[in-house]
Amino acid sequence: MGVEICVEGLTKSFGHQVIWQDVSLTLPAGEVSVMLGPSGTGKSVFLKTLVGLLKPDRGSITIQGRDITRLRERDLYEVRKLFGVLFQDGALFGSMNLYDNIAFPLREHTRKSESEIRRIVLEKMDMVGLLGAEGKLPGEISGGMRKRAGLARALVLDPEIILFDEPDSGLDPVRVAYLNQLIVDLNAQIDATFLIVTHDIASARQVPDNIGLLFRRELVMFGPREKLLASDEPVVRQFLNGRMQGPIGMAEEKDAAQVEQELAQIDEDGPAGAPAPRLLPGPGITRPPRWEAIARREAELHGAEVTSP
Ligand SMILES: Nc1ncnc2c1ncn2[C@@H]1O[C@H](COP(=O)(O)OP(=O)(O)OP(=O)(O)O)[C@@H](O)[C@H]1O
Repeated sequence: MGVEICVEGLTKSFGHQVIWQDVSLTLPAGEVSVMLGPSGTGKSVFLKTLVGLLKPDRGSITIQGRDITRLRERDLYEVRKLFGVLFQDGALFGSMNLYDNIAFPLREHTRKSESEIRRIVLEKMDMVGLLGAEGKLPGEISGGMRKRAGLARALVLDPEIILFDEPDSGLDPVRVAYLNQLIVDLNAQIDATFLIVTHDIASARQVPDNIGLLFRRELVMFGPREKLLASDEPVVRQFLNGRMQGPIGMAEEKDAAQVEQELAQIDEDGPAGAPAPRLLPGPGITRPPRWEAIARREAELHGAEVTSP
């Protein structure tokens, strides 16, 4: 069913450089959350801190009743088994074929037989649409296939939480659309808790239950997708509308007078329209109750028909 992650008062710095401070949020069990933010605001650092690869200066991360920031390395190793992580480039071993790459965590962390490993690897490869590519090397396949192979590898230990670090980076819009559908389908199938770091605003508008935004070393907002999409908060509006006008500049921070002028311009443009429709699990995917409820809400919001899976 996925597990909840409760983050409270989290602060991380490297030397004198504060990356973000006092971050508090709850990733609800089984839901999809997206973390947005301009480049360099520490989104990847946040993911690495959640999985225990980086230690925060202050604050707590509670998973299944335990604050993982205080665990010893041995106990942390156990907690890490709850996580599957999809790194930006898929992080595959270049010299291993896809089958061996995907089998790797099972061979490292379990005592399963090779026949059991085979069953699991082929099942996950099927889930991400890679059956038949077992013998390929990472260098022989496209970026989109490498992401899907990384995803299959993140799935083999049946994680309760999956962290995606910019799953869409380097992909063309069609592949991004396929990957988004895959993420939504997977969430309906395995019901794990998902956190996705992305720059892709279209994905952020369609895929998650919840959206968070990191900016100027703070978590500006975290909450339900619809709430963020309808927000008047200038940073949130600028980011979700992908505009140049607003507090976020090329060098991340702008002159206050310029911001005022640009915000007045945005207000003249009027409020944003109805939120983008939520991406639903594709045909053939059995929708658990959570997704049935989302489909009904979406149908009411957008006047669409509720189609049975
Ligand atoms: N191990 C480290 N030691 C020192 N500084 C680090 C370390 N890891 C990250 N940083 C710094 O932390 C800041 C945030 O980096 P991070 O990669 O998390 O940003 P990001 O929001 O994911 O950026 P992007 O969207 O461009 O990928 C950067 O200034 C980076 O240089």
